[in-house]
Order: sequence, then C-alpha cells, then structure tokens
Amino acid sequence: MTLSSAPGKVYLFGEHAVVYGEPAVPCAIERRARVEATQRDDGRLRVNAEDLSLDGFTVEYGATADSRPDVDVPESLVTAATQYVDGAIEQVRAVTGEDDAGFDVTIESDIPLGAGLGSSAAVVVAAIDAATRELGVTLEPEELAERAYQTESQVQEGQASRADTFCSATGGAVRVEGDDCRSLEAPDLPIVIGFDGGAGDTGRLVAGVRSLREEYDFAADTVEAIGDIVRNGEDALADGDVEEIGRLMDFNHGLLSALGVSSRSLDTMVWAARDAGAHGAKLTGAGGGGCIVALDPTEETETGLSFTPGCEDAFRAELAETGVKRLE
Ligand SMILES: Nc1ncnc2c1ncn2[C@@H]1O[C@H](COP(=O)(O)OP(=O)(O)OP(=O)(O)O)[C@@H](O)[C@H]1O
Ligand SMILES: C[C@@](O)(CCO)CC(=O)[O-]
Ligand SMILES: [Mg+2]
Repeated sequence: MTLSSAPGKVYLFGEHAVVYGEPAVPCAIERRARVEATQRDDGRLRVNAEDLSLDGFTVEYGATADSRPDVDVPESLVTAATQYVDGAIEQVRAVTGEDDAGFDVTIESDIPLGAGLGSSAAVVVAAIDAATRELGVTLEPEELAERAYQTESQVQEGQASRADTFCSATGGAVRVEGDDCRSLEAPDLPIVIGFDGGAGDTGRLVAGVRSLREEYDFAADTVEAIGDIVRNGEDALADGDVEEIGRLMDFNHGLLSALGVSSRSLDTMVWAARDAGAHGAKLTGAGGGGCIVALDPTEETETGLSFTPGCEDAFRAELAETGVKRLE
C-alpha cells in the first residue's frame, strides 16, 4: 500500500487566460487530498471516494470501458466523480507499461469539490504518485505534473493549462505560461478564503470563455489584458508590495467577471472582503461558484466574510511549501 498527498491552490492571478497561453500565478495552500493505492491482481479498479457526496460511495468497475460501475447513484454523478481518477490510472498504466494493473484507490480530501481550490489537480497528482509508487516507479515532480496535466486536459476536452497540476505537484507559488512552468519566490501572503458552499463545472466555464473569445475581439482583448495584469503582478510579488498585489487582484476579478465566470455570491464575497479592508479580492479557479481569495493581514476580512449572507465558510490559508508528499 502507498499513500500520497497533494495540495490545492488559489490563483493570485491569471486563471482562464492561462488556457490561451497567457501567464498565471497560482499558489499552493495547506489543504490536501490524500490518495491510498493498493495493487489488485484482477486488473480492476475500485475507487472509494468518501468526500464525493454527503454519504460517500464506493465505485467498483473493471479495466474495460464497457464494464458498469457497481453503485446506486445517478449515472452523471458517477461519470463526473470517476473521470479524473480513471484518467490518472490510465496515465499510471501508460508510464509504467503495466497495462493490466488494477488498484484499490481510497481518496480523502480537505479540498471542496469544484470550488476553485484545485481539488481535481490535487486528487490526480496524489493518485498518479501513489499508484506509480505502488508499482515500484517513482516519478520526478515535473514528470508527475506532466502526467497529471494530460489527465486534466483529457477531462476538460483539451482545454486545460498546466497551472493547477504543476502547482499541486511542486508546491509553493508558481508561474505557468504555456509549457513553461517554474517556481516563484513569493512573499508570505496573508491569504483569506471565502467559500459560498457551491461549485462550478470547470469544463463548462472554460468552454464559455472560449466561445466568447472566438465571438468578440474585445473578449480576446480581455484575456490578453489579464496576461498584462499577471506580468504586473509578478513585479509586485518580487517587490513584496502587498497593496499593489491586492489592487491587481481587484482588477483581475473585474475582467473575469466580464468574461462571465463570476456569480452573484462570488461578487458578494469579493465586495464583503473589500468592505472589510482587504488589500484586494478575486474569485479563484474556474469560478461559477465556490471560493474567493482575499489578502488581509488583519482578522477583519475573515470576520466580515463569516457574517456575509451566502458565505458558508471563511478561513485563512497557509502557503504549502511542499507539493506532493509521500506518506507511506
Ligand atoms: N475528494 C475527491 N474524491 C474523488 N474525486 C474528487 C475529489 N475531489 C475532486 N474530485 C474530482 O474532481 C472533480 C472536480 O474538479 P473541478 O476541476 O471541476 O473543480 P476543482 O478542481 O475543485 O476547481 P478548479 O479547477 O476551479 O480549481 C470532481 O467532480 C471529481 O471528479
Ligand atoms: C480555469 C482554469 O484556468 C483553472 C481552473 O482551476 C482552467 C485551467 O487552467 O485548466
Ligand atoms: Mg480543477
């Protein structure tokens, strides 16, 4: 049996635009997905994902595409639930050359699903790491990130960046532009997260931005302008200028909102954070619902958010210095 964990992330700048080759700066946070893998000798995959619904459920199915999951929940939920883990195991089989390898996989996660904190990337990174090690192969973080990216890309129908998976595999703050992925020196940031209890579908939100961008030149310009914000943000990060970082996050949120990926509750939380005196606030990740990220060294934003109708949870997040962790 092997056990690996990988962190979630927030985007300081650049989600969505990063899919079209603009740079982005995500930052890993100490909220983790833990994946345990044990090899089976019958070639089947059995996934136990307690956090996927309130009750949790176990899915057991074979190595072939037509074998039906043994679970009593709607088909769409099963598909949404299993596609990232399926894709991860496919990568494990490809990288190890063990096409018939089967696994019992158990997932436990502190990262809310579909909320912009990179639960999919964390689960995929931890799953590939645990299952490859179970077969005696240990991947370097870069190779692990690349394999995890292939999985996200497949699930998001070819429309994914390397940002979430690279950040989760390596930890810390990173800069991703196309296939150029590197670690960044970042100041210790006072990150506060607000969560509306909801979720957005990454694939659908990415598709929405893509069609806007194809239809309107000004939407394509908006995507490019997000790239300009990121470049300015890198300078502000290098200078440790938290006020400027916050101002740029505010601007970034406005452009994401223009691209149609915010929501009433995300906007409400962003304004609550600003009213509480945060340096800046924006949605994080794909949007549609889920989380915002704000910067505030005082307690005010966390307190303000916790009294904001529509905000289900407000908490401080620490930077995760380490990406994937090999626990057993
Ligand atoms: N604890 C978990 N157990 C099993 N699968 C999970 C778990 N957490 C996430 N997943 C998988 O990831 C999917 C959610 O990924 P999605 O990309 O939509 O959201 P996210 O990664 O949380 O947010 P974002 O991509 O915006 O940062 C779930 O539908 C499920 O397939
Ligand atoms: C919306 C997006 O930019 C981030 C999702 O966390 C999609 C991606 O980069 O693959
Ligand atoms: Mg995701």
